[in-house]
Amino acid sequence: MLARALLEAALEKSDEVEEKDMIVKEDDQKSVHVGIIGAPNAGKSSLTNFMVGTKVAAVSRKTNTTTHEVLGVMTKGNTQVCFFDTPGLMLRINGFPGKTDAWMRAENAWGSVNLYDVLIVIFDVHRHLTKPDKRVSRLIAHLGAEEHPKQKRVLCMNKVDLVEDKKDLLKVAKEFGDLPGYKRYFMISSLKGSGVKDLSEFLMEQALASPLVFLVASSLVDYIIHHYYFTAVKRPWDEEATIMSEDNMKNISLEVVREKMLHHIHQEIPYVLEHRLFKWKELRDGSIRIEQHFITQKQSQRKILVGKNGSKIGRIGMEANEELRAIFKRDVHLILLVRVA
Ligand SMILES: Nc1nc2c(ncn2[C@@H]2O[C@H](COP(=O)(O)OP(=O)(O)OP(=O)(O)O)[C@@H](O)[C@H]2O)c(=O)[nH]1
Repeated sequence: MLARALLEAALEKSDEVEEKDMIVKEDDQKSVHVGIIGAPNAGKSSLTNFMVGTKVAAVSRKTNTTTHEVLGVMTKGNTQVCFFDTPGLMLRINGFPGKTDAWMRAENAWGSVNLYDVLIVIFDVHRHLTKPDKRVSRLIAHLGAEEHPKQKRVLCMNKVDLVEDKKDLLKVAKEFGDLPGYKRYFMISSLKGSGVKDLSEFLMEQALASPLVFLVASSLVDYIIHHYYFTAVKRPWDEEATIMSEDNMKNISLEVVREKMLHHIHQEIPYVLEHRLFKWKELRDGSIRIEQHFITQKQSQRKILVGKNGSKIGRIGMEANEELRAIFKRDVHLILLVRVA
């Protein structure tokens, strides 16, 4: 379902791809950098994927699937919106024992969180209504509820499609509605897409610098702050972000296969599996040959993953192949092998 929604979104955006390919002079280019932060499973990857219209991060029903920072780019006309995931940051907020790799990653991510022009704080509103989610208030407290001089913060209440009585949403809106640092609130469903258009329009507007800020600046300090903000948002496109590097493509290929695997294999197997890219080759006709290996601990796990006469792994491979072809816009020959360690 989700894969189809993503594909449809990708196809729907094919006109925008043409737009993206148009040459926009550097003077006319605008961009805005958006960080997305939230507890595991809040829907950060789904939201990024929905907006960008293609797969940038693995999405699954299991938590902590985002293991590294992923960048997605949405380009419309002369405006580019770059999305940054903030993996591991919640670890820092919740506290964790020892200075692990995860801790280091979280510290690095924390260092950059204030650099985004917009910070989206996202949470699962359905979960919050079922059982108040302390992680949300802890996250807000950690970020500081007061207004940030250079960053616009927005609160996204995600998964509204799961809330049966929409009146319940008002309760949550009331609970978080008075935070001075959050000028905008969005009720969204990253899965169904409701509310996402408004959010995406808001983000696009942030890239448009308004000369009015100079007129309303009432003091020198105010002027400097606004001027800083003005120049910060009026920056040309991030060229690197628009190029899909081979490393990016390799990551995407692993993530798409992993997502399909998680969709088809529901036991503990995904967690004891090793999954690697074994070979990557661009062929003369422009197509890509990708070989990935799954390494299981036991023969019995291998059997489940392969399925009767290879039916499971075959299905995973076919679905992933189709999606990768749509994302890379070229032929893909995906080979999946399952071995026992
Ligand atoms: N019903 C519903 N499900 C959603 C929505 N957004 C995300 N999900 C589901 O919630 C689960 C987690 O979504 P992700 O996008 O992977 O969440 P995440 O915040 O990136 O998770 P981590 O990578 O673990 O930090 C997936 O099964 C999604 O399909 C939504 O708006 N509605």
